[in-house]
Amino acid sequence: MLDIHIEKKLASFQFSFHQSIECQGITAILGVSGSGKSTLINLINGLIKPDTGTIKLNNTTLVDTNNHQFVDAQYRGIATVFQDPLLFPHYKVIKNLNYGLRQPMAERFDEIVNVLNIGHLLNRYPAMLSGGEKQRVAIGRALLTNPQLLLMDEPLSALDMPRKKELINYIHHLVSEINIPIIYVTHNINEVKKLANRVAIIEQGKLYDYGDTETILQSQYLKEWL
Ligand SMILES: Nc1ncnc2c1ncn2[C@@H]1O[C@H](COP(=O)(O)OP(=O)(O)OP(=O)(O)O)[C@@H](O)[C@H]1O
Repeated sequence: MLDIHIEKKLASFQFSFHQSIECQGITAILGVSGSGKSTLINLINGLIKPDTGTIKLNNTTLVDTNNHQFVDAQYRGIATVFQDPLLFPHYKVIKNLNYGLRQPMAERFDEIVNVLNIGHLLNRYPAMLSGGEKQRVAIGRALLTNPQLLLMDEPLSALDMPRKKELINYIHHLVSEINIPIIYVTHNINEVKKLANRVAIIEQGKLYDYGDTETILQSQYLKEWL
């Protein structure tokens, strides 16, 4: 379970999120541009600090402002994949995958490389990869840190339609074969329909609704989007 109870003053509104999210399958964070989706992701992964509140992952406290507790991003057991795959251009894929790993993950390496189908790319430089391939390498690198939770912040935005479809299939494989819980930020209802088990809707920095995908898709709020 990821238990989030946080408040943070942003430029245009108070960000306020109070919800326990199941760490299983894919949870979509859905909202219009500027609603606070990336803020939530960056509060969870430790890139930004809340003004007040607590965040607990599987009963481990990551943030507790009352007790001045703040676990740094690299110690949270949480990996993030961003919209633009951040790869080192001067390193081959294999070095990008292994960069900064505290211990070699030989047995998981093969599994992750196979699920993402990036074995044939290991000796290429990022400039020799398509956008979808780069994003698969970025996901591989995130998984090789052996996270308890994977955050994806609009990972398909920079891809064309065929590549989006392809990557959606790979994300499905991750959940079924690697069994990693994913929190997936998007403003695209089709991605929610195809991927998510449950959905949190954010509006103006507040949790508007949370529930299983089928129920949320029937809500009046989303009917007005369609
Ligand atoms: N560190 C910060 N301090 C103050 N305000 C911020 C900070 N980060 C973001 N904001 C503001 O908070 C609001 C929410 O931004 P955020 O990036 O979380 O939205 P978003 O839903 O991810 O948007 P998009 O879909 O366009 O990426 C925006 O108005 C933004 O300008």
